[in-house]
Amino acid sequence: MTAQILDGKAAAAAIKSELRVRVAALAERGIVPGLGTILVGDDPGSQWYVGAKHRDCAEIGITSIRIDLPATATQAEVEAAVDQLNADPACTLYIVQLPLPRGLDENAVIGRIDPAKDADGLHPTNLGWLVLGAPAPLPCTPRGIIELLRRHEVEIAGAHVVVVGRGITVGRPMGLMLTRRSENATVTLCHTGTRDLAAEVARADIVIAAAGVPGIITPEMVKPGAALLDVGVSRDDDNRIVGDLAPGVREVAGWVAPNPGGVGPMTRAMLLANVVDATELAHR
Ligand SMILES: Nc1nc(=O)c2c([nH]1)NC[C@@H]1CN(c3ccc(C(=O)N[C@@H](CCC(=O)O)C(=O)O)cc3)C=[N+]21
Repeated sequence: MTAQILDGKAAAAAIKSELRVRVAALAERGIVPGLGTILVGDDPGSQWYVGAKHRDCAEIGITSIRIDLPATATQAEVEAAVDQLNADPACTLYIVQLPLPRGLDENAVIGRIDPAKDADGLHPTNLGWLVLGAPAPLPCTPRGIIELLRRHEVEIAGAHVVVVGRGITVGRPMGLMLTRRSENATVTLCHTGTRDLAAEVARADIVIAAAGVPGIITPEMVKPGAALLDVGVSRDDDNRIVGDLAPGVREVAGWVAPNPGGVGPMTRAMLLANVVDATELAHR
């Protein structure tokens, strides 16, 4: 038996068609949502992601606004770009592509984003609303993972979910979201200080591998039938994506979200969903 695929490419395409309908309904009322991006530096991966986000916007009929700064940009220059999008009425929501080049204060930049324009749900106010259980834009990757599981009818309520990695974009908010009443999962959050990762993973019905360590989840660790989601985006010497799932896990797992083709496209779809949700909310 080999695992069924949690097909993020197909699910993202379906979500985009649903969003296109909502965007068309807004256009009837003369309202056009706009997504902004701020990219600092010339990392080829980041450039590809940002380019893809602008193509996604064009596909569903929303405006996009792009600010690219050189790797040498100062803190003041990055913050000026943030101020510019905060003030731009055509920009409904926006992201600052992470990570920022070394030497820039990432938290200061994130904290300067108008929380009402935070497409990533990573502003401290919005993370705070998440902890308090109030509606706010949600971090895109965790939202995409939940949506991907839902659309394949993988049971989340009551499941034991092991999240590997405590990064701010995935691991940390993932645990917060999965333990809400609406998800009702039991979550173990593992990290570099975890004493026995294999023993933790062995108990998991769902494993969210977001450590950024190639092949950290091996077939021996996995409970037969478990759902595995690969969020790792390391690169090999030929610049190809290497995920956190080791080869061979598909022979043990019940479900696998591959990488590429799994969580990545869902992240982009949820970014669009955040923009459309916020636009509808603002014009109720
Ligand atoms: N502020 C911020 N928000 C983010 O959401 C954010 C970020 N910074 N920094 C970097 C990570 C990474 N990320 C991905 C998005 C799409 C794919 C994606 O679409 N990947 C495709 C193709 C990948 C390829 O072939 O290169 C796939 O998985 O099929 C992957 C990774 C968003 N991130």
